[in-house]
This record gives sequence, C-alpha cells and structure tokens, in this order.
Amino acid sequence: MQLAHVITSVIEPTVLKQDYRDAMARLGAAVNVITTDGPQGRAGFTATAVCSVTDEPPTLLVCLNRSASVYPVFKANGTLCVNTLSSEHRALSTLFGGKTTMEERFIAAQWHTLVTGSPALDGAAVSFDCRISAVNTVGTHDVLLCEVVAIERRENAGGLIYFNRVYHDLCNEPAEA
Ligand SMILES: NC(=O)C1=CN([C@@H]2O[C@H](COP(=O)(O)OP(=O)(O)OC[C@H]3O[C@@H](n4cnc5c(N)ncnc54)[C@H](O)[C@@H]3O)[C@@H](O)[C@H]2O)C=CC1
Ligand SMILES: Cc1cc2nc3c(=O)[nH]c(=O)nc-3n(C[C@H](O)[C@H](O)[C@H](O)COP(=O)(O)O)c2cc1C
Repeated sequence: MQLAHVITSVIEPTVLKQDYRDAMARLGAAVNVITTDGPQGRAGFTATAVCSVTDEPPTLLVCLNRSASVYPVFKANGTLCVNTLSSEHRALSTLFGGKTTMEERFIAAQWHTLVTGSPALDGAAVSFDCRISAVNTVGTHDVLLCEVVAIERRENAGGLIYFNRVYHDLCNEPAEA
C-alpha cells in the first residue's frame, strides 16, 4: 500500500504557502467572474473562492486579494455580481484572471444589468446580484460578505470546474441509471 504524503502542523503553523496551494489545488471549485460598476467605474476578476454563507438573509462570500488591481474599485462601489461560468466560458476565465485591461476583459462577452448595475454575464449558469454587507480582513485577502438582491438562472447550463490547476467541463445531463 502506498503511504500518503502527510504534512503536519501540530504546534507551530509550519505549513508552507506552496504546500497549502498544492493541497488547495485538489479542491475542485466552480469558476466565477465577479463584476462591479458604480462611482469608481467598472471592474471584474475571476474567483473560485466563493461560497454560500446563509439563506436568511441570502448571503454568499467572495475572497478578494487586496493586492489585485480591482480591489479599490470593488471596495468603493459596494456592490457586485457573481457570475458563475458555464462550460463555454473558459476563455473568459483566463481573461478575467489577471494581467489584462478592463476593456479587454469586458469586450469579450455580452452583459446586462439586474438591480445594482453590476454587469451580469449573458449566458452565465447563474448570476447573483449583491450588495456588500460586511468585510472581514484575513491575511492577504478581504472576505466580502454579499447579500443577494437578485438572481438570474440559466436552465440546463453546463458547469465549469477548476480542479488541479486545469479547467474541466461538467455536463448537465442526468446520469444513466
Ligand atoms: N483565492 C485566491 O486568491 C485564488 C487565487 N488564484 C490565483 O490564480 C493564479 C493561478 O492559480 P493556480 O494555477 O490555481 O495555482 P496556484 O498554485 O497559485 O493555486 C493553487 C490553489 O491554491 C489556492 N490559492 C492560490 N493562490 C491563493 C491565494 N493568494 N490565497 C488563497 N488561496 C490561494 C487556490 O485554491 C488555488 O486553486 C495564481 O496567481 C493564484 O494566486 C487562484 C485561485 C484562487
Ligand atoms: C481560476 C482562477 C481563480 C481565481 N480565484 C481568485 C479568488 O478567488 N480570489 C482572488 O482574489 N483572486 C483570484 N484569482 C486571481 C484574480 O482573478 C486576479 O488576481 C484578478 O483578475 C486581478 O488581476 P490583476 O491584478 O492583474 O487585475 C483567480 C484566478 C484564476 C485564474
């Protein structure tokens, strides 16, 4: 039997950043493009650090690195839209993943608005339009707690999953019995 590679941190927090990232790469996650528009202008970035917090009031969280170019825009606007990508949006994830201008990011797709004015992606698997209700700072990131004010769902959309540093399509068809 093959022994697992065990990385321990019993007394001191000795887990290295790279070991942590290598471990986190094993957690498959939905891919989202988070957008905002408001007094500070339009911005968007790719995020996998998104999860549900509570359904009363409907709230999700988004972790945003404070060193990202988009950070001040999201902080100032106070609203955002979480656009969960479907399988045909792989290229969009790369564009919004950094090192491109906002113009290049947004010109690559069609957008509309729901309630807050943040761009909602045409054809997204689901879009959650939100106002940022609280912010907690943890290390390099801000945890944005986002109260959902509108939802738009696309039935039968396939999913896009990021697992082991590679994108995977998730087909949305019932499994055979
Ligand atoms: N939560 C985040 O801020 C994430 C950032 N990224 C960024 O995207 C780029 C490409 O990432 P990968 O190809 O997946 O390789 P990677 O080795 O940088 O990341 C592997 C995994 O570690 C986690 N991770 C990466 N950077 C992190 C950070 N700064 N804080 C907390 N968790 C982090 C994520 O779960 C990611 O899937 C990198 O620049 C990475 O920093 C990617 C995923 C999540
Ligand atoms: C697959 C993927 C997932 C990412 N997830 C996150 C995330 O959850 N939080 C985050 O702050 N950055 C995340 N990033 C990095 C941001 O998308 C990137 O820093 C952002 O686009 C800002 O880049 P810029 O500073 O070049 O504008 C992710 C990148 C990729 C490719």
